[in-house]
Amino acid sequence: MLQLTLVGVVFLVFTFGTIMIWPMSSRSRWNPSGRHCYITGGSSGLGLALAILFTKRGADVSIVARNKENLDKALAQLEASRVNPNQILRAYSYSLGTLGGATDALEAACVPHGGQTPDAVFLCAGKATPGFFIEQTEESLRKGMDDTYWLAAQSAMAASKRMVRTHTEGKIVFVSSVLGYFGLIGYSTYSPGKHAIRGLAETLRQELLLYSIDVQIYMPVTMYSPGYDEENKTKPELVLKIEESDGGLTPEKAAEGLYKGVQKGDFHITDTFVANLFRASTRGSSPFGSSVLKDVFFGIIAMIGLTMWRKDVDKQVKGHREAHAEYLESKNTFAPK
Ligand SMILES: NC(=O)C1=CN([C@@H]2O[C@H](COP(=O)(O)OP(=O)(O)OC[C@H]3O[C@@H](n4cnc5c(N)ncnc54)[C@H](OP(=O)(O)O)[C@@H]3O)[C@@H](O)[C@H]2O)C=CC1
Ligand SMILES: CCCCCCCCCCCCCCCC(=O)[C@@H](N)CO
Repeated sequence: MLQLTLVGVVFLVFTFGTIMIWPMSSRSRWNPSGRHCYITGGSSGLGLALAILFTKRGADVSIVARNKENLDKALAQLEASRVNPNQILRAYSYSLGTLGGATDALEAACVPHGGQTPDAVFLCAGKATPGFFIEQTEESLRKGMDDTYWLAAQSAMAASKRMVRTHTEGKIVFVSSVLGYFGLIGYSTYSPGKHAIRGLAETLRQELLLYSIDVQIYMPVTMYSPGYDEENKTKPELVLKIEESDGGLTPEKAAEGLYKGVQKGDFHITDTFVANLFRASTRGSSPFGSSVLKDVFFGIIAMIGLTMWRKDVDKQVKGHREAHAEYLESKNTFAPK
């Protein structure tokens, strides 16, 4: 009886696996050549690496960020990477945290394209400011959402409205983090916003089917970017030590992983073993990755591996109680300010 059930389960897994892999292999791959790619956060780290990658593949590229000097430097790098004289490469300085800012930036980027809406929008802008929860303020907690969710959501809304209005069957790619799948000590101002980005992407993946707009979301591990150096300035040592086990990526490697996932049409784009484990084990009703069998495998490894890892992290945190108490004491945390 048991053997029969096992044979049945294996048969089902293989049949479903084959059915679900079949259409993916024949799907045509997305090609940036000749398309207009709009990249928020395109002056640094992942966004810049992605902008260079698309430029090298013949795309028109618009990058948006606030700091003009960094934008100029980034644009010079794009110019140096152009592969034909007709490519339109531009940089725009806007603050993207409001719908007004996001809309103005997008409108400006459409001008050199005769008012046409970008074919693809990559929402890379974002920032982490790690620290202990009890050291946060009302403002810093709100800023955490500004620097993650609101940055992504306002540009997503501006882009969705414009794509629908202009009948553009475009693509919107969100950038969350593996911390959009789980929480880690020190990330109370960041992880919630990255989860929220996932929530928005899950909703829009379905809703924007109404307009044939593709929605995808990238879930990277650590990336050794300027943003990473910046966040390490406030990151508690213990957090740095714990997260070192994720084996980080250069922004260039991450941009390649994102690009491959976009080409394959994955909804959740994960390009590392660790991210695959979290994706497969927190999938819910999200579409499977390119292979159902692989996801079942990752799910099983995750059940065991991530449980062991989490227990070890909990232990490290508890082991830090005394040192942490001394730290709070030394900072006079609860003294009236
Ligand atoms: N680095 C990491 O370890 C990881 C990062 N991520 C996420 O990946 C994305 C890229 O990260 P990373 O490459 O490290 O980022 P960087 O900090 O290197 O670059 C961030 C970019 O976003 C822009 N930006 C930030 N705030 C705003 C704003 N309010 N309006 C307009 N532009 C803004 C910055 O320019 P300017 O400041 O001039 O506006 C810059 O171009 C982020 O969303 C980040 O949260 C996810 C996982 C790991
Ligand atoms: C067999 C099982 C092994 C499991 C190992 C799991 C290791 C996970 C480490 C946590 C990584 C946190 C990355 C944060 C990225 C990020 O978003 C910030 N840098 C903000 O920018």
